Amino acid sequence: MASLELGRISIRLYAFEVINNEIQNRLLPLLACVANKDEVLDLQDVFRRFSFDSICKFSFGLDPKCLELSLPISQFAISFDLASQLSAERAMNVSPIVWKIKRFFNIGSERKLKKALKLINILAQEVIRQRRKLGFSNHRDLLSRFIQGDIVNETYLRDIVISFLLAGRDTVASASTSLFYLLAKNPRVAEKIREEVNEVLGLNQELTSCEQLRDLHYLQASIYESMRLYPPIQFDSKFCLDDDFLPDGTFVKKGTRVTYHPYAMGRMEELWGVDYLEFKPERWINKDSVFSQENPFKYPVFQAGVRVCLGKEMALVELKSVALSFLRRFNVELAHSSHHIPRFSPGLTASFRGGLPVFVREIK
Ligand code: HEM
Repeated sequence: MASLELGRISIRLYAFEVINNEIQNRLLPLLACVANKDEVLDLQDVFRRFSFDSICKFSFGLDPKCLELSLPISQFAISFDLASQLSAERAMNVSPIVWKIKRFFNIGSERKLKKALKLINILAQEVIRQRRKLGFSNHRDLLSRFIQGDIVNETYLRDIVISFLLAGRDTVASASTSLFYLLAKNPRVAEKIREEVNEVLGLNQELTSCEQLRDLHYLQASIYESMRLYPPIQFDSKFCLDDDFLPDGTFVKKGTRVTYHPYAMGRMEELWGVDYLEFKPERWINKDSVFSQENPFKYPVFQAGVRVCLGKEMALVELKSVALSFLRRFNVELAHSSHHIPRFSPGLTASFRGGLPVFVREIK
C-alpha cells in the first residue's frame, strides 16, 4: 500500500511543493537572518527541524512549525529523539537480558522508553484525529490517501504515522548534515555544484520543477558520495526466519541475527579503491558526464532487494532542493577547527554529537 502511494507522481509533486515552500518561506529567511548577525548556527538542529516540518506536512498535511526557532520544538519531536536514543542504547547492552530485566521491573532507561512510546502513540492518534476533523477533500497528504482508501483500523493508521516519521525525518536530516559538513571541508565540490546548478537552471533562475532536479548529475553524485562516507543508517539487522545459506555458502541458522553495515562497507578499500577515504563525487560520474548508479548490494544505504527504502526518490528531491537553494545563496564555514573529528551520538540514525556548529555567510 505504502509502496503504491509513494510511487505515484502526484505524491512526488506534492512533496516537491511542500519542500520548496518550507525552503523559501522558512529555511532561506532563517539562514539570511543568521548570516547578517554573524552568529554560530547548529546546522544539524536546523535540518532536523526542517525535515520534521516537511515530513509532517507531506505525510499528514499538518504543520508543526519546528523551523520557526522562536517556537519550542514539538513534544512529538522530543519524544521521538528520546525513544530513538534509548532504543539504540538497548542494542549496546552487553546482553539483551539487561534491558529485558529493566523492562520487566519498569526501571531506568526502560521506564523512560515506555513513557516516550506512550506519548508518541498519543500524539500520533492526535494527528489522525486532527486530520479527520479537518476533512480530506483536496488533501493530498499521505495519511488522507490512506484514510480515504480502505484503511479504517486506528492502530494500523497510528503505526503508519509513526513509521513515516521514523523513516523520513532523521534519515534526511542526517544526510543533509553530513553533506554540508563535507562541502564545508571541500569548497571545490560546492563550487562545482553551483556551476552545474547555474548551467541547468540558468543564472539566478529559481528551481521550478521536479524535472530540473534530474539533470543535476554532479549534485546527485555529491549526495551519494556523502552518504557512502556517512550513511544515515549505519547498520541494520534482520533475524533469519528459517535455516538458510548466504550467497557465499555460509550456513545461517533459523533465528540468527544478521547485520549488514553500510558505514563499514562504504569505507572498504576493496570496494571503493585506494582513495576510499576521499570525498570524491567524480567516482559516480561516467564518461558521458552522467550520474552512474552502483549496485545496491555494494551500496546498501537505502537497503537492497525487496525491502529497499520506499521514500528514496522523495529523499533525493528533498536533499537536492535543500542543497541547491542553500549553496546558491550561502557559504558554510565550520565553527570547529579543521582538525576536529566529528563523533556520533547513540541513535537509530547517525547524528553528530554536539551538532554541526557553522557560520553561514551570504554570497554577495
Ligand atoms: C536519505 C534518506 C533515507 C535513507 C538513507 C533511507 C534508508 C532506508 C533504509 C536503509 C531502509 C530499510 C530499513 C530496514 O529494512 O530495516 C528504509 C526503509 C524505508 N524507508 Fe527510507 N530512507 C530515507 C528516507 C526516507 C523517506 C524520506 C521516506 C518517506 C517519505 C522513507 C520511507 C521508508 C519506508 C516506508 C521504508 C520501509 C520499507 C519496507 O519496510 O518495505 N525513507 N529506508
